[in-house]
Amino acid sequence: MIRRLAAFARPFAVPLAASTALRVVHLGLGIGLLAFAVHAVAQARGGNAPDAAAVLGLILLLATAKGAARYGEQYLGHWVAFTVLARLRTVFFDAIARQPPGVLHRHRSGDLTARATQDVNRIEVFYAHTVAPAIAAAVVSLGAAGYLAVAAHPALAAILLAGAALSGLAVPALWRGRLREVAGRRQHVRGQIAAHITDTIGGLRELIQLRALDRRRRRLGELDAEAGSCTRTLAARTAARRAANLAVLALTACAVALAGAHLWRDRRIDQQAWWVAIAIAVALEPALTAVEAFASEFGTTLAAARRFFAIVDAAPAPEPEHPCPAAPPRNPAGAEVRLRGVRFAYPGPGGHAVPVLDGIDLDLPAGSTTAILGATGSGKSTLGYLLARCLSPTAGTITVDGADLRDLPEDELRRRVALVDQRPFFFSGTIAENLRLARPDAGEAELWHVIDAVELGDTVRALPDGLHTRLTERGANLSGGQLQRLALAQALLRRPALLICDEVTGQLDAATEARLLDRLRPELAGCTTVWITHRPATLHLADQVVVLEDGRVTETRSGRAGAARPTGG
Ligand SMILES: Nc1ncnc2c1ncn2[C@@H]1O[C@H](COP(=O)(O)OP(=O)(O)OP(=O)(O)O)[C@@H](O)[C@H]1O
Repeated sequence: MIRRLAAFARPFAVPLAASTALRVVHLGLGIGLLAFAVHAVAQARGGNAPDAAAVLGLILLLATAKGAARYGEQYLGHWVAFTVLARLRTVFFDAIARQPPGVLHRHRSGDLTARATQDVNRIEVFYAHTVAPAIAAAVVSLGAAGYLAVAAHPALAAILLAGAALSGLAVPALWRGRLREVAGRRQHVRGQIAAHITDTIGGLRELIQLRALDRRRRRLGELDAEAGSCTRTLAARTAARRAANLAVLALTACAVALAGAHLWRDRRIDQQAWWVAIAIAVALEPALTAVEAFASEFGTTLAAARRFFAIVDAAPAPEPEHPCPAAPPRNPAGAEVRLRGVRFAYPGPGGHAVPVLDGIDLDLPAGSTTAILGATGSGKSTLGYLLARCLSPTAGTITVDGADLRDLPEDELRRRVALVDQRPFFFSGTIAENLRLARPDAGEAELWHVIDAVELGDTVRALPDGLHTRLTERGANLSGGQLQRLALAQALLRRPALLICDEVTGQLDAATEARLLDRLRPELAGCTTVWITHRPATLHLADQVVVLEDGRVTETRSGRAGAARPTGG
């Protein structure tokens, strides 16, 4: 985990090294300042008072340099940390974008948001408060011990090093396991809290109807209590460790003072060296307490990193870079689509695959209209996802104009194939902004054209701001049927060669549906269309009707002529 986190900082090795060097300078100057002041006092006591102006001037200089080094260290460390965090969020975003539809449903959206925000923010500790303090503490401890060995006595250096090792290594290692487990649990519960609140806000209307708000509130209370209990345990253990660390540092200073006193009595060091040794032992504290501070946070940071990588690692590898050298030319009559032996299974619980489609053979001639029927759960929407390459078949092939669908470059694929989902999603923004997600350069006339084509013209014209009316979150200010038609308008704007409509007319009354299908006929010329439907009106529109049963095609018949011709299966 640490190696993986470190890999993200590799491009920033230079600023990170500079931040670490500045931290060493800052800590070294802190020790130097105290040692110098003590040395000056010791000299004065010995009747050899240094020039006060020179001492003050030097102290001022050292203190200014210390402040500047601190500023540089903090600036560079945080610059690296926040730049890497932005990169981590992009990696997370890309991983989510690669997930096939439905797979993300295993994670609640609130929990995913918590991973992309809270967890990623937590990882900041690793970049800004781990590497530089750890290296600086080691360098400064070694430097201080080296100075003591030369300027005072090697025995004092050995005591200082032993204290530093106990404080910087042994104490954090002793508590590590105990903190890590609780920190992991707390991050998990925090994710659940975020998911619980997101679900509650999303389903507020239903919860009020079901009179279930109290139960949700109670559950939130339970989760909060669990997170609070984790936090208390963490705080108690962290406090115990901090106390142990401070005790080690105080004992180290005492040990240096005692050993120094012996050495002075035996005239193996002079009094000034003894004082300076004590000052150095005391002044080392900030360097080592910083190690203790990041060690306290480290369990939470690793727990956050584990939750982050759980999503990143679950994403399928990016599409292989082997697109067709040149995508086949677009057929003006519409896409010619062929499915051969197509199978698909969803990943199920415990890693078991759940088979949904089983050996589908199907031809969709260019410009044809196919209606796909079947009982609920027979695999119709899944087939739609496969045709739009939102999912990839586990076996078999789908070709579009002779090219394997898997090999079409992403841009070309999205230009040619459009899917109107059963449950379309809209963003907060105006109707025009949502439509232009499909084609940013579309002019108002084109927007009105597709709005009229889906029989939404009267509705949108009646809105106070027409096309510029804001949709509230997820389009809650339009009806379900209006939203589905808006999604269809969005798809038409792309002028696809293959259009898959999943239950698009499901929420319309018969008259509106008939008008819509009539208006669509000329719009869909030059487009191969697949209607996933139960509605008889759509069947009249179809050139062929395909019936799915338990993931198999059990019947293919002509739509208009109604002539049944079994295909086997
Ligand atoms: N993300 C998923 N993970 C696991 N199983 C899934 C997932 N999505 C769908 N399924 C299962 O796959 C099967 C086919 O689902 P699909 O949505 O394709 O059916 P459908 O024919 O479109 O149903 P409906 O008419 O109700 O929309 C169902 O048993 C469903 O439970």
